Amino acid sequence: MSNEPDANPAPDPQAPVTRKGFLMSLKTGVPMPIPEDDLYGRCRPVAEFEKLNRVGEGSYGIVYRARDTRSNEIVALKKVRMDQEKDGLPVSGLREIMILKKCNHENIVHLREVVVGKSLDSIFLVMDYCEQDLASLLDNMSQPFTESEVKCITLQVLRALQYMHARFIIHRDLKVSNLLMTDKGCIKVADFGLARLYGNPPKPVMTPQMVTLWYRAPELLLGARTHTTAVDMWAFGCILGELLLNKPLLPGNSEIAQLDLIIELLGAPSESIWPGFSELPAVKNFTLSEQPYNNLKTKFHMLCQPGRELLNILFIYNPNTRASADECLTSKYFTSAPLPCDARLMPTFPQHRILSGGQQQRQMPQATQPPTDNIPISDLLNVFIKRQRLE
Ligand SMILES: Nc1ncnc2c1ncn2[C@@H]1O[C@H](COP(=O)(O)OP(=O)(O)OP(=O)(O)O)[C@@H](O)[C@H]1O
Repeated sequence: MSNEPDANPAPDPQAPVTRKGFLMSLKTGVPMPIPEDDLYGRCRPVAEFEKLNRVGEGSYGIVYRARDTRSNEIVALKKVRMDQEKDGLPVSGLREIMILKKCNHENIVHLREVVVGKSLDSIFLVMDYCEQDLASLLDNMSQPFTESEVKCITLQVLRALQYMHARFIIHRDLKVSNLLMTDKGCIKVADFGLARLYGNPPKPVMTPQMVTLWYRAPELLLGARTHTTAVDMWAFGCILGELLLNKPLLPGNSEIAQLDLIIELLGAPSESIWPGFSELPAVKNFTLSEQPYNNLKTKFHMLCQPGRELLNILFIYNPNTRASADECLTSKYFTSAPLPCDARLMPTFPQHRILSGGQQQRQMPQATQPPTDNIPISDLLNVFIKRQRLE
C-alpha cells in the first residue's frame, strides 16, 4: 500500500483553512487540496444570486434585493462587512447567524441560508425579502399610521419579543429601522448583529453601550454591567411612542442629552423608585436634572387610559419591574377601541428603498461600537460544514 497522500482526499471539517483552497489536516499536518465540490463547505456560492439593487446599508453590512437564480425567488442578501477585519469574521456576523438559526417565528426575519463569495472571504446572509422598513416608511408617509395600525404593528413586535425573550435572546438594538414589513403587513424584527443569549442570573457584559442612543434604556446610559430583556422593552416603549407621535420620542444627541430628555418626560430617578440606581457606575459622571414630574400624560394627551398605562409600565426606571412582553400582550390597550387592524389590511406603500437605492438613512447618533473580537473565518466555515452535515 502506498504512503502517498490521497490525490483527492475528503476534507477534514475540523481542519483550519491554511490558504485558499487548502485545508491543513489535523491528523497529519499536511495541507490538502479541497475538492471543487466541497470548496464552499455546504454553502452555496453567492454567484447563484443576481443582485438587483441595494436596499440598505448599516454599520455591519450592505443589504441587497437579489434573485435566487435556482428558485427565481426574490431574497434579501446581507453582506457581512469585513473591511476592518484582517483575519476573521466580525463577531456580530457570527452572532447574527447563530441567533437567527435558533429563531423560527413569523415576526422574526427568516434566515434561509448562508452563502459565500468565491475567495471564501465574503459571507452573505440570505433572508426572506421584506418590502419596507419602518424607518424609511415613517420618513416618507404622507400621513401618520392610524392608532389601529400602530396597534397592529406593535402587537407583532411584542409577539417577536415574547418569543425571543422566552429563548433567552436579547435583541439589544431595537429601533424602527430594524423593523421590516412585508407587503402583507407582516412585521419582522431584523438585525440581530448585537443580539445576545443571556443566562440567569445575567452575566456582566464587556460592551455596555449598545442600543442606539434614542432607544437606549436608562440603566445602559448609567453604565449597568448586566443586560436584561428589559433593555428591549424600553426600546419597544420608544418605538410605540414614536409611532403614536409620528416622530422620535427621545431624540438625544449625546448621552447626557438623552438622560435629560428621559428625565424631562418621566421625572428624575431616585433610589426609592429604582433601588440600586445610585450605585450605577456612571451616576457620578452626570449631574442629573431634578425634574419631579411624570409628563407622559401631557405628551400623550390624545391617548386613552389603557394606552398611557402601557407606556407607564414600559418606562419604569427599575429594569427589574419594567413590563415584560408577556405583560404587555395582556394590556387592555390592545382590546380597547380602536382595535388593531388586520395585518393584511395594512396600507401598501411605494417602495422608497428601491427608489432611493438604499441610500436613505435616518440620521441618528449610533454610538454603537463594532465589537473588536473577531472569529476566524475558518471557524465559521467549520461550524457550517459540521452543522449542515448534522442536519
Ligand atoms: N430581510 C430584509 N429585507 C429587506 N430589507 C432588509 C432586510 N434586512 C435588512 N434590510 C434593509 O437593510 C437595512 C440594514 O440592515 P441591517 O439593520 O440588518 O444592517 P446593519 O448593518 O446591522 O444595520 P445597523 O446599522 O442598524 O446595525 C435595514 O434597515 C433594511 O432597510
